[in-house]
Amino acid sequence: MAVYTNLGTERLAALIAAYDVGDLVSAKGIAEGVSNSNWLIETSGKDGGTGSQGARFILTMYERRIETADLPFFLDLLDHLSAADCSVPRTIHDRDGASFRMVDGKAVALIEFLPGVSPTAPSADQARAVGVALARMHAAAQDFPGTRDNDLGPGENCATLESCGSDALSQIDPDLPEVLPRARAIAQTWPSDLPRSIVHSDLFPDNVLMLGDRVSGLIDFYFACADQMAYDLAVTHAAWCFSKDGSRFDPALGQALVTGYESVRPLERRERDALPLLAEGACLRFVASRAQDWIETPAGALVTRKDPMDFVRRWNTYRALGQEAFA
Ligand SMILES: Nc1ncnc2c1ncn2[C@@H]1O[C@H](COP(=O)(O)OP(=O)(O)OP(=O)(O)O)[C@@H](O)[C@H]1O
Ligand SMILES: N[C@@H](CCO)C(=O)O
Repeated sequence: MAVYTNLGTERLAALIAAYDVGDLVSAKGIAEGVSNSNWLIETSGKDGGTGSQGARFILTMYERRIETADLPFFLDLLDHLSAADCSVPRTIHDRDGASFRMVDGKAVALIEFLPGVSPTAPSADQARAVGVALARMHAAAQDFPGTRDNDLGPGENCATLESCGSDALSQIDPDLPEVLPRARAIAQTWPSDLPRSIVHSDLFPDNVLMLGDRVSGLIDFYFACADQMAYDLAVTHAAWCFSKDGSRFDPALGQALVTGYESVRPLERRERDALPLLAEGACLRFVASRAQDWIETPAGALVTRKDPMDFVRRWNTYRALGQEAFA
């Protein structure tokens, strides 16, 4: 499920006519994703200036979480990274040059379609390629003129868990409230002086398109913000190097990811030293948002709730292994 809004054929055709991409040929709702409505659009002709083959696009209607005021940052970032040869989709601008339009009070954007599929059981070669792509993205974003604060830092994540409250957390899982004191400790000891850039901050396998071992697209930049680059590597490590439920850590994937990253951008000693804490902070980030979503999403809703315990298990592993998780 990820088409929340029914846009009739005539309205879609009128919307597509605002872009220099030819006429609407087909529009199919995309099942993946939970935040926004997405359609795969085919048109009769032009590629919207992307230079890509064929005339396929992703149309996104922003439904929740995303502030319209942040859209120029996200969409300009895609254009900046794409121009710097990162595998990132470009934004198609309409005939007036605008990167997004409003339909019934909701923002919509037309995005370059990139080929590829998201791995469900990544290999070490794929993890290495993602490390390379992440480091290239960090390097390319250094001179991006836009900026956006991270509104999901450890302080905010800790406050989110506190506001859920012990009782509600324990109804999700009896072990969940145990993370509250850990969360406070992380927020208090969080570093702030590590090298920064614009970071993706949600680079899960489902946000990476791959053709075999090659990264063909990094997508879903809607949590991107200015933050410490090693934190982004830690998020990606937590997202890629465990079984889905977090019960099994695969050190070979972790090594491949970090090796790939360092082949482009070697980590400073202090970044390496901070990785275990940053990885715990990454777990806190996803435990907090998943717990909040769990409480706010009715059990019978069409959207599948993500289990916060998947990231409590990862968190336990990082606490147990410390620096060894990054050896
Ligand atoms: N530029 C693109 N090229 C090709 N496919 C894309 C592109 N952008 C998105 N997709 C497809 O659409 C699906 C949904 O996109 P996305 O993950 O951005 O959904 P979302 O609801 O916005 O995000 P999320 O569920 O992560 O909050 C992806 O899994 C992918 O299959
Ligand atoms: N990638 C996140 C969702 C976006 O915050 C998760 O798996 O919890």
